[in-house]
Amino acid sequence: MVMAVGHHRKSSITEKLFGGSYFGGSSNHVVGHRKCSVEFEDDDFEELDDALELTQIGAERTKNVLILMSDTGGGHRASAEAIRAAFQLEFGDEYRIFVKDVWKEYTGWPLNDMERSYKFMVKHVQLWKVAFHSTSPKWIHSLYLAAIAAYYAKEVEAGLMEYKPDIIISVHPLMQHIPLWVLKWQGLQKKVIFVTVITDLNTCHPTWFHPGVNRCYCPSQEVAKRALVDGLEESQVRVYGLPIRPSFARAVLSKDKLREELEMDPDLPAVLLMGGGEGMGPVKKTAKALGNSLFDEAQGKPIGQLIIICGRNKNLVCTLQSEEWKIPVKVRGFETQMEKWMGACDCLITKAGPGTIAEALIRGLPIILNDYIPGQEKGNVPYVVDNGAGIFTRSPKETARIVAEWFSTKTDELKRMSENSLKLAQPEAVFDIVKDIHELALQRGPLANVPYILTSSFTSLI
Ligand SMILES: CCCCCCCC/C=C\CCCCCCCC(=O)OC[C@H](CO)OC(=O)CCCCCCCCCCCCCCC
Ligand SMILES: O=c1ccn([C@@H]2O[C@H](COP(=O)(O)OP(=O)(O)O[C@H]3O[C@H](CO)[C@H](O)[C@H](O)[C@H]3O)[C@@H](O)[C@H]2O)c(=O)[nH]1
Repeated sequence: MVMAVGHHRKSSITEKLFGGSYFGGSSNHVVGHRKCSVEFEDDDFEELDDALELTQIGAERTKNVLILMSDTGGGHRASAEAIRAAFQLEFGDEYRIFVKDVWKEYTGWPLNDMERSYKFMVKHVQLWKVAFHSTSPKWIHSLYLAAIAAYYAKEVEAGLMEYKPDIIISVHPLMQHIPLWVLKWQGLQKKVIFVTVITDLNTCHPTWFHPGVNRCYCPSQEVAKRALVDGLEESQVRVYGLPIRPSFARAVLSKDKLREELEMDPDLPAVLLMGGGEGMGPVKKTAKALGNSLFDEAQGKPIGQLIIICGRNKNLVCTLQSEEWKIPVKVRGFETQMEKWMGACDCLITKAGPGTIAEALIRGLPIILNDYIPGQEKGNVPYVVDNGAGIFTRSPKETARIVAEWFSTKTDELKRMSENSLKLAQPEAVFDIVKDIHELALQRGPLANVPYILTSSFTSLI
């Protein structure tokens, strides 16, 4: 029988939600000295126990999935949202999905400020290069992360456990170590499924690879090889591709209809110019060069149109909107329906962001890579170029010349590259990933329910 455990003192949020016994008997299993500040009265706790008891009576409980991400760029959120959407499409109400930046919501500096730190560091690209490579050795990043874990243990624990996760999915390189330590300290490592979904295509940071995970989903064979070298077992590694929003894979889109909907020119070939979620890279210079190269001076008319998506870079939107253009140009901020813009265009110019690349491949767009962030994006360049899906050049003039040729004298090259893009595309990756996670959850079977029964009835089971 499930019994509520009585309490005669105020409890921390995690004790309230899960009970001290469940978390290993007492808080001395938690490394760290900071106390969670949220407190409840004992009556609240007993009500929660009753609710948990009722939830557990039915054999099939909706399982909670917590996806850990951070808005360092747009790629991690895009993958998290893709996984959420695929779970909903495949399994409906069987899973309740939470996409959270637990660091931001529950901890303090530096974890709660990663977006700003990342933006600053990638702007000062040498700084990022040093930070990326100097933290690559295992002993260095483990030391940093252990120190942070010790300091913020209680807060991270509260953040994770508020969602009562049966499954935790990390889509961020800095979200393996600390959550796994917290689960270990709480004796939950065998009860909560923990998987990593890597969102970098090639030269990813070693913090992605943690041997304590149930699965490590690698987007490419190159990343899988790195995972094995860094100590993961073959049984932990799966290679399905990078998770992309199901709207890219599932929707059947006609280019003509999309152009009408997006108020684009129906006939002129179109180039899409962007720079990740933050609108990074040489977007402004490239736009200006395209404004010239896509205008045929001899005939006095444009040979192409330009779509510029600036993401969250508001300054870039303002600057480009105030320009005078000789060709049809649309300047947009952060767009939520990227599949439509990509579906309406004929080629893409971007920095080497993995999400943008994988999306463009699904749409069969040839890609001109005009920049990359040192470290995690370096390997994306050969991934595209060596597979014949695009070209790398940092020069805006060269970029503009290539696009003008693709739209006039070299249409066959554009077509060939488009076919190569489609060959590399992995639109089913996100579905394969959620199905595999579902299999893992089925293998756990009733075990998945144990934590929450134990929560309120630990004493009755021993
Ligand atoms: C790896 C251990 C990280 C622990 C950081 C604690 C140190 C605190 C100091 C600085 C502020 C924190 C800056 C956080 C940046 C967020 C990075 C991120 O999320 O990127 C996402 C990106 C991708 O979107 O992450 C990666 O691809 C790999 C993450 C690499 C981690 C780099 C860590 C930088 C901090 C190092 C500072 C020390 C420099 C030593 C120089 C000798
Ligand atoms: O207006 C916009 C602009 C971009 N996006 C989306 O934002 C994502 C951008 O992701 P990228 O991976 O291309 O690049 P980011 O720089 O934004 O992403 C960050 O996360 C990545 C991993 O997921 C890489 O590590 C990368 O280096 C890092 O900067 C794509 O899905 C793209 O479609 C939008 O939805 N709307």
